[in-house]
Amino acid sequence: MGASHSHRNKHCHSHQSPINICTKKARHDPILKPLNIQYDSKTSKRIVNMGHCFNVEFDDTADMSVINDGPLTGKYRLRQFHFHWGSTDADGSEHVIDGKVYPAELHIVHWNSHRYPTFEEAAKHPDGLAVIGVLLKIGEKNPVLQTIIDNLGQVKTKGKEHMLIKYELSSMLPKDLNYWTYPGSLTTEPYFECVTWIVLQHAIPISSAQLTQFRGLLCTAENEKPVPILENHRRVQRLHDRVARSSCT
Ligand SMILES: CCOC(=O)CCc1ccc(S(N)(=O)=O)cc1
Ligand SMILES: [Zn+2]
Repeated sequence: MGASHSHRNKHCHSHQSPINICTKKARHDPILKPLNIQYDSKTSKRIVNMGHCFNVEFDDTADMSVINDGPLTGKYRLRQFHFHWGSTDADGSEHVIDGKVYPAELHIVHWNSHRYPTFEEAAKHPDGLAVIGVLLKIGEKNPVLQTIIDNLGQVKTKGKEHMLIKYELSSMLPKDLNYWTYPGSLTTEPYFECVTWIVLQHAIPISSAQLTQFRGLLCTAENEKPVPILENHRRVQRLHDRVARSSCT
């Protein structure tokens, strides 16, 4: 095979997400800084049924809600958060930790406003997005999550949206912000390899009854035969030449 063709043999989709994180192999990298999260509740705008999940969207027209430090260079602007879940509590997370699957996972999506003019442009570059992944475990009812769940009735069918005023996203996060980080991709279409993944090492609780309400959302539009979004998590992908690093020993 001539050199000109060899590049075609290289994987051009080898940095896909999610992955199984082997915590023993995820070495502590002392260059990694603590994650700095500055969310302004005034930037929360609305909740939208996307069909395969629901997004809580934020005003990202300025650097009002941002993250920086951690594994990142410069500021990344908060755009939206969403969840992935399974058809039962036995499955649902996208990232897997030492082979352990969690019942759901929160993704908080940010884009590199330090280097790119828009989210769409940032999504074309390996340092374009930063997504914080938070694993959910079955536990006591989560009051911060309940505020979101109380609004799901208003966005039952695909395309519906409802206002969400002054949502305190920071109160949903664990106190312990230690994380694993690795270079990866969007876990749904268009699967662009543009994400610096920051997976928190501490899971947050959700009750089984709360999680059941996620499955009540419909992927169909108002005038169609109702089909629930029973699950929306991608299977784990091969690590290839990547290394996951830990923010702590
Ligand atoms: C440029 C258009 O790109 C998009 O709309 C991507 C939206 C999108 C954002 C985040 C994710 S996730 N599950 O990897 O956090 C998947 C897809
Ligand atoms: Zn996601």
